[in-house]
Amino acid sequence: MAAIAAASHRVSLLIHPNSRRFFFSSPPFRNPKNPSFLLLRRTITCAQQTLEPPKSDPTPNRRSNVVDVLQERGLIESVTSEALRAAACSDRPLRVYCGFDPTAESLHLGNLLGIIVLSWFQRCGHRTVALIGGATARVGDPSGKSLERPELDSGTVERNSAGIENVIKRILGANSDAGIEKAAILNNYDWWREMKMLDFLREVGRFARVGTMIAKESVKKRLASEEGMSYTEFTYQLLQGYDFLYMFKNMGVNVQIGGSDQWGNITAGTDLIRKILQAEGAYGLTFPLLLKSDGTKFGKSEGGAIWLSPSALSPYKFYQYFFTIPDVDVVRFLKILTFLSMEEIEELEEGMRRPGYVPNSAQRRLAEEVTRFVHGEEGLLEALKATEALRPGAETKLDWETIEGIAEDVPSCSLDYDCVLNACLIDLSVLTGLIASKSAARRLMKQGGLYLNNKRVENEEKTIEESDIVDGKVLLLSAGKKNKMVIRIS
Ligand SMILES: Nc1ncnc2c1ncn2[C@@H]1O[C@H](COP(=O)(O)OP(=O)(O)OP(=O)(O)O)[C@@H](O)[C@H]1O
Ligand SMILES: N[C@@H](Cc1ccc(O)cc1)C(=O)O
Repeated sequence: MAAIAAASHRVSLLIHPNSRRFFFSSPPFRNPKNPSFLLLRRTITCAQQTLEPPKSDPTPNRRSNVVDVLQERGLIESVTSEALRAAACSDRPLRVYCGFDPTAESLHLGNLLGIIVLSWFQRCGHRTVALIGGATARVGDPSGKSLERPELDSGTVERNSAGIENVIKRILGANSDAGIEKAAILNNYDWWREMKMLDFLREVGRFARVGTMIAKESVKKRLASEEGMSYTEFTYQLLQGYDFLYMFKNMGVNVQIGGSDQWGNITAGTDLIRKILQAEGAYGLTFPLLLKSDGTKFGKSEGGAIWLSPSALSPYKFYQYFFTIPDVDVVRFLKILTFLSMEEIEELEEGMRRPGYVPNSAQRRLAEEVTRFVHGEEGLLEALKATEALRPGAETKLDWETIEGIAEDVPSCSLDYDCVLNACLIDLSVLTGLIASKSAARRLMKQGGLYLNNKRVENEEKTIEESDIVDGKVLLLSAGKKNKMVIRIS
């Protein structure tokens, strides 16, 4: 275990300038001769030099009990003990962690819930850790999975870890600037890489009861399946359990949060802490899984993931996803995914029932709030600009940059200048594949649904003139409100 204790810790930069008392205070960090202590000291010093001065109102929700807040918003599925509520309003801030296995280069909408719950803890004055599962991703969490996860090579795990670290830093870093304690980012590979098999069996395995391990939902389901389960995946719960114990002992982390599918792994941790350290005061909290309207989980395995990284999904598409959420889901999403007050959400809900309600107003608010949280003010502006540029009938003058900005998000094609100039619009809309046939294009035009550069066209004889080609480079055709085609002129 000594080898583990001495393992180096990559503690990332997200440390608030107010936190002179940085929270990792238990051994091995108290010993100034310990190399980890020196590393940590250096990291703090570097981080302090670059952070802005503290703001006057440190934590707006500091006095709120985070458990009450989460419960009111529908963000609690289970807690391991009701005593967490009292612990949340004691003088000592809680130290909370949520783990994310780097099984893809970006996190997705389902994972955002963990980030939001961490952010609520921060806003209520607690301290947070986002843990990247560099070690656990090499094993594969069987929770909620009917098949063994494919093995990930080291290169992929490292690339994915860097990707999700960026996402977490960007979101939690940017949203902690109102004087809120910033999150630390750790990677569990830093303590697992030194772990020896014999040490693991002696220090951890001896305290884990096979009966209890088999009774976990994630194991039971898999044992009943034809494929069964590998010994590797069977041990996953102990790895996650030991992470909690390690951080509890060495860093004073006393709460673990996760989606409801993580219950078995989280309780594996509280059990190990009780048995090995004979300590009380470690808590687990799970939030409900965010489900699509067809009842399936928002994830990455199911396809069509709503990614949080702008390189995986543009802020425009991200915004559009929330803008088009059905009315039945919008209030629940406002409570779960935004930090708007409950009063404001109630007002929006009442507004939806009032005559004269402008459709999608609540969705617009939801899309703005979530996009700002995930992509920042700049990302939101980009999304709004693209939304306006793509709105048939919009008055905004189109320019080449705006159309290029959305070209990745809508179908596009390239055509020769000679092929486009003087071409009939009806022919062009069929040639590019926007509309299936000329008769369908004419019908749509009669109904007022065919647009060139957002301007409705009603003349069947309309041909493309030089002045129609935006900045001499592109055309934007729209069939109805939703179907678009960007034509690049080569
Ligand atoms: N739809 C969801 N709603 C709430 N939490 C989720 C959702 N999906 C994942 N999480 C949470 O995010 C964390 C990381 O989970 P995990 O890596 O298994 O997600 P995943 O990407 O959905 O995986 P996969 O799609 O491969 O099942 C866990 O705490 C998990 O409970
Ligand atoms: N098991 C979690 C990730 C995780 C990894 C290590 C932990 O200590 C905690 C959580 C998941 O599936 O994504």
